[in-house]
Amino acid sequence: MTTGKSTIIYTLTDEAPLLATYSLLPIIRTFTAQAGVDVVESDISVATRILAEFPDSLTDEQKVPDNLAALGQLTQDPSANIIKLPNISASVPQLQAAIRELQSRGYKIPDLPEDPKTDEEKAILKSYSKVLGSAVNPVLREGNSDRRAPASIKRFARKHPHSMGEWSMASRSHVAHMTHGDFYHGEKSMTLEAARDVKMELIGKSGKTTVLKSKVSLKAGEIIDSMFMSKKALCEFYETQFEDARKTGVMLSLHVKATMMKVSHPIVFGHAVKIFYKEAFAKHGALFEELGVNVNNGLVNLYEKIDTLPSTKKEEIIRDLHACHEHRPALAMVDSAKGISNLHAPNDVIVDASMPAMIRIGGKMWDANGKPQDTKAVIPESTFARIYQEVINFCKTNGNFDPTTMGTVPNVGLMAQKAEEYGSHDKTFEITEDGVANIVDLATGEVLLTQNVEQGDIWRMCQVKDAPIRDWVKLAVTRARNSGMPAVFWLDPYRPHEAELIKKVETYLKDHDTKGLDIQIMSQVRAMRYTLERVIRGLDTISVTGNILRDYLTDLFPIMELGTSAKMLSIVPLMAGGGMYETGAGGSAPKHVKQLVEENHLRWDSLGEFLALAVSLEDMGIKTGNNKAKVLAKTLDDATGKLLDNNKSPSPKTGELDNRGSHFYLAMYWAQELAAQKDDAELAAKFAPLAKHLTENEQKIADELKSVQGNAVDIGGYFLADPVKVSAVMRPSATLNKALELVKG
Ligand SMILES: NC(=O)C1=CN([C@@H]2O[C@H](COP(=O)(O)OP(=O)(O)OC[C@H]3O[C@@H](n4cnc5c(N)ncnc54)[C@H](OP(=O)(O)O)[C@@H]3O)[C@@H](O)[C@H]2O)C=CC1
Ligand SMILES: O=C(O)CCC(=O)C(=O)O
Ligand SMILES: [Mg+2]
Repeated sequence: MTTGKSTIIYTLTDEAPLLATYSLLPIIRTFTAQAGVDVVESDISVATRILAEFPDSLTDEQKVPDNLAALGQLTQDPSANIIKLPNISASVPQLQAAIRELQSRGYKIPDLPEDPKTDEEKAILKSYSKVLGSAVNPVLREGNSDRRAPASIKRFARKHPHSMGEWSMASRSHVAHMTHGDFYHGEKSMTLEAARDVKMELIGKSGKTTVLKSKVSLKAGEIIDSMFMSKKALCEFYETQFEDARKTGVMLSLHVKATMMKVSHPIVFGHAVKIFYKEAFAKHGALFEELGVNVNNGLVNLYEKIDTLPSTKKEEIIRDLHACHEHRPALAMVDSAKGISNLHAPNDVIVDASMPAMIRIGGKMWDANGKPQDTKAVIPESTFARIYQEVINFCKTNGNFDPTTMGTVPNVGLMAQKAEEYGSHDKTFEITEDGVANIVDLATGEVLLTQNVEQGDIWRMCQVKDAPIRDWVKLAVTRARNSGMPAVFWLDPYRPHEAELIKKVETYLKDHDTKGLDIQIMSQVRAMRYTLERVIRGLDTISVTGNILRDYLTDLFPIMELGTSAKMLSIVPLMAGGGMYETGAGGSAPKHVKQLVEENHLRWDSLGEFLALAVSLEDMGIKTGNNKAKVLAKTLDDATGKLLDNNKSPSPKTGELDNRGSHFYLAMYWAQELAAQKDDAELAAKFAPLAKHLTENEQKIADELKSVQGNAVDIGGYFLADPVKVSAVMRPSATLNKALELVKG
């Protein structure tokens, strides 16, 4: 993909952010066009990514380009300027639903093969696996992560705090994680002195050698890890924890990241379902096997599969499933009204969002009666689960966080080039036979890292390259210098991978002027405690972390500090020189689509988009000498401030100002700021009529936007909504639409 110097790529994604884009993008373009900046769409929705995999199944009109691959290439271009909105990282049930929707709309794409046998089926599955789980972000994140709450947003949150639940000393909520046999336990790690090609192989007890990955090319200076999760230890852990919850009468919840960890965590999730419903699986296991039940995709898969059975058999199985509940603890619910529990689908319990939501409301989740209850939060992998227990301990002792006084915790995250666990899917395997799992040098046959594994264990290799580590250290020093905040590297010397990282961090810190800076290295739990002690004293601390903690902490702290991770500035300075601006630190908020379709109210907050656009324009202004772009950036920031001060953010309640209304106010304030500024007379003259018109018609437009709310709307699809229908729904104010035309020409 080649783009002009004055081009911003704006991604079209899924769910709430995509709906919001239909309203916001026409406004953005009205403004940027006057600075000669083109805002070009790139559709990377899950539906489009599916279609791009199967050109041969489509008619010429239906064919779509592989936009994600093109964007991936663009990240290597120093002039890249990409605004990336959150997208669905599809679980298997979501992928199946998207495929069904596309097929029903006349796209002759193949079904998702569940148990591929022929070469053709295997090839189809390979294509679909490119769309499965977190398939977008790892391709685009060719830089490390800089996520923070801008000072103006933090000030606003202090002045207008969101609600927080009460924490009690008597809370029974806690985190349960494994204490042996998990990835943390037996990890091995090394730094490569020279480049090598390696393979991953399993030497079975029977003597048979299976090559699981024939070649991974490693660069000099790269850190590699070999780690596994024991199936036996995991299942024992579940048994113990489920029984403990039952005996002590506390509710049970499960938290995984099956989207990012798309190979390992569905397996981890599936074992929980099988252990929870152990007796039903013991009785009907053979039939489930025959039916191809795969509870790695949640209980929903089992219900779907037994639907094909005669009703008496189906009812017997449902009775047996229900009977299991009698000697199991109560389960946390995702939707108690519909009876959807935590074990229903792995994409409903995504740990980075679900744990902070629980902590924010005082350590509670919802039970089957829709009542908040204390919970045993099961997060099997101990490596990072421990940070949540530390937060819980802290809240139990100190009470809930106070958004009016708490300090801020920005993050500098090691993320580039598929760093660490989040880049390990293609090197993760479920072991088929007891034996030895080796990473072997292809040229010399030398075994670099070895593990004794058993059938059912999950074995993986992680990588992190040297250049991203250097860049990460540099970014941390820069952020510490620019912000004046202390920076803490959350690194655990007892974990082999992090011990290797610490050596590099200590070396690369010497490349920088760190005089006067407070930079420390602490293990996760200590770092959390240290940071929280500062947080409650109103002090700010940069967390400098690896990829998983980047993900966890950039939901956790914003949700405590700002009420949502949507209000984060999320910059990815691309290592090749360009910039990617993610909008917020959260996801695509599926609940919001439901509300729009049922009640024509979109509560999605586009603040993340406003913040990202301002930094994207500013960067373009600086890099290309486009002064008008700089003026647009400055006035957009001021307009955003005004929008917050005047409380024009979307309300969650139908009938009140929503996403569309807040876009209107942004347009009005932005036009007013442009009309009033003195740096560019041409822009002032161009936007004065719009400012006047919108100001005069404020009430009329607000009324037009509000009057449509309350009734169900048709957007013509979920994964592939009809652009004409969505546009009509998202742009219901004729007065606003006409006003935007005033600036054209
Ligand atoms: N960068 C990316 O591309 C990311 C993608 N994802 C993907 O997003 C999907 C949903 O993930 P999930 O774990 O549910 O997390 P989300 O962050 O999407 O949603 C959790 C809750 O956060 C609140 N929220 C998030 N963003 C906004 C916003 N802009 N405005 C208002 N509220 C917001 C909403 O709360 P309320 O309903 O109370 O208003 C929402 O229900 C998944 O497919 C996941 O894989 C997840 C994270 C990042
Ligand atoms: O890509 C994904 O699936 C999620 C990304 C995410 O949660 C994050 O980066 O904060
Ligand atoms: Mg996240």
